[in-house]
Amino acid sequence: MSKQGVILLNLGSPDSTEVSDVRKYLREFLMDGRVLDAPYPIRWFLVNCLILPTRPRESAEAYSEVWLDEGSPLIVTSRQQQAALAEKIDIPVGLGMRYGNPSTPDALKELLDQGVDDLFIIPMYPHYAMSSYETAVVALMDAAREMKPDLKTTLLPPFYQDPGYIDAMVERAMPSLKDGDFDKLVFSFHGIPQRHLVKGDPSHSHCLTTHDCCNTCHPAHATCYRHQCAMTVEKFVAAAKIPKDKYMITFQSRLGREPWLHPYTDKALEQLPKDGHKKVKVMCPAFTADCLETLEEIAMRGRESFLESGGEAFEQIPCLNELPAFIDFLASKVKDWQNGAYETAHATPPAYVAQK
Ligand SMILES: C=CC1=C(C)c2cc3[nH]c(cc4nc(cc5[nH]c(cc1n2)c(C)c5CCC(=O)O)C(CCC(=O)O)=C4C)c(C)c3C=C
Ligand SMILES: [Fe+2]
Ligand SMILES: [Fe+2]
Repeated sequence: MSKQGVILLNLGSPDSTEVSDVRKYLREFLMDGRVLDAPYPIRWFLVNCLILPTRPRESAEAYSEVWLDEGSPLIVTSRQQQAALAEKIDIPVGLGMRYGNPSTPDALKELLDQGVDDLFIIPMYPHYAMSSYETAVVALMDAAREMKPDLKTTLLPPFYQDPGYIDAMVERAMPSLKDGDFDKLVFSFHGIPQRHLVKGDPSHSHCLTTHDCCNTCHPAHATCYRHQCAMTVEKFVAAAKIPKDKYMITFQSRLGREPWLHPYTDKALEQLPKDGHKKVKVMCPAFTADCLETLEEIAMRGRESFLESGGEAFEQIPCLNELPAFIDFLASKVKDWQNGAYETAHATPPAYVAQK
């Protein structure tokens, strides 16, 4: 008789706002070849000689702005999501972070110690990116291979257009949107370098080869972050009945000099008031839990620059966090798995983006 378990995967935070802890976290994060994908010696130089001398101090200050008594918002909320899901299902639920703690190997070990030998993996990312979903899954699989090579694993595919996820987002946003008192609803997604889209295209012939590639049906969309973000928005605005002229998609949090997906959120928030859009609401659908990037970058710095540029009203809509509709959605995915919906088709991430 096999014993089932679930693991939630997310990105992770530093252990504290001490510069030394932030440096340790950023080193682990940025030395990940799926995040900074330059060859190892170049990555080592970039991280150790250009980024780590200054960024940890700046990031530590940013973390201090949002840190809670219980710790990082991302970790605190992830723990709440874990507990809420565990209440809904009668099997163990673990929580593993790709960087920092609780680490993915530690979370897996805890589940294995409870006798789990059949694991459902839920990356808490609605969209596929090499630097988020894929690296989280690879870290889990690597740990599983070390600790229990015969572990049965099933992977939840990216849920960017799943009606349960879209409905939960609509429920989350409706109290803020229903009076229609806004000029623009900005969907701000975490950005990635444009190059990552091209690299993640298994056909090597679709992503970014035409200006509207993401609207042209293609198998590459199974791993196309930009397409998946656009689909989330398409489904959301249809469900929430938001007219075409009242929303836009932007990409935030870029790092470095190469081009990332655009339009860029920071530039858009400066430009919108100048174009007469004085009242905005902002949603961040790539994040299932509020974190540094939503609470500090958007709700604090984004708000400030929008208002300084002539904006009059700025409202940030919270992430799904522990919204019951979202937890119910996760529980329904667990049920689907238990009913055999996922087979083994998604048990391993695509090998073509394997990165050392
Ligand atoms: C939602 C999915 C995410 C993708 C895709 C992603 C790509 C990506 N991120 C960086 C660099 C940084 N991101 C940082 C924070 C951060 N990123 C995500 C999610 C995605 N990142 C989250 C949830 C968080 C918040 C973590 C928290 O503790 O709250 C940071 C650290 C903070 C900082 O110094 O700004 C960096 C650095 C790159 C380079 C990248 C794609 C290549
Ligand atoms: Fe990030
Ligand atoms: Fe695309």
